[in-house]
Amino acid sequence: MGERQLVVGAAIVRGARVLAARRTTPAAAAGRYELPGGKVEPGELPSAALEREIVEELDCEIEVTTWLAGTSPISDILELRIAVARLVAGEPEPHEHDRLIWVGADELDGPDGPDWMDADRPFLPELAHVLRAAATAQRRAVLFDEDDAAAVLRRLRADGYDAELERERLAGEDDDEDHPWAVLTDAPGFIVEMLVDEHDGWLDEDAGAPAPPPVAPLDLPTAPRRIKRPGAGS
Ligand SMILES: Nc1nc2c([nH]c(=O)n2[C@H]2C[C@H](O)[C@@H](COP(=O)(O)OP(=O)(O)OP(=O)(O)O)O2)c(=O)[nH]1
Repeated sequence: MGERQLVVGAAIVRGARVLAARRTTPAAAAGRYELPGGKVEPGELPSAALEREIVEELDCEIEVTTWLAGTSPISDILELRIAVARLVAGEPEPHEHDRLIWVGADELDGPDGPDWMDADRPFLPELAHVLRAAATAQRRAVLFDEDDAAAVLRRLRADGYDAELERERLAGEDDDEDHPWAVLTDAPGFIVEMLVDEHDGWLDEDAGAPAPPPVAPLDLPTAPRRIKRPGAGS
């Protein structure tokens, strides 16, 4: 049997979420989610094929960051590789899919998660890892005013950073008016600080703090330790 033709899919990561796209064809795949992309044409580089497919399917531009490990068989004649990518221009709009959703690490592979195409499933553990790493690298700018939040969001995106808006509940506050807005971003701290100064907000220093490293198993003695006391008999 000859080599399988390569299909490439893009794990487009923004904030700490990945874009999943719902297929409409063929009938057997309709309603199932994939990472948007398509077949690599003869003589084409996989990353160039992926960037081309994303313009065709989602009308936006991406840049490949890295490739996930391995390939996954789709059929006797097709195999799948997945690249992690970031948006560099435009907002994804579905032209061939009927639904786009942004999925976080915790929903990626759960019972409530997307009904992925079979060939995509082997990539999910590594993808969840990528999303968790993205979450810890994020900073949170907190703003009281929606317009300020929108302005910060626009500035960060215009400067090429990932930025996502979320509504933040202040601990201990119940009044809806007091719920500030948060912008999650991968921009460096000094940029975020400059923007929150300009827009009357603050940088949430605790956000994105890396999880503590796993505690190494203690080397516990398996038998009671004999304590040597001076003068105790030998
Ligand atoms: N793009 C993409 N295709 C996938 C994924 N998982 C998966 O099984 N497939 C399958 C579905 C299709 O059988 C095949 C890709 O076909 P396609 O129809 O998306 O590719 P294409 O746009 O280049 O197709 P064509 O109509 O031009 O031939 O790979 C995935 O995550 N992304």
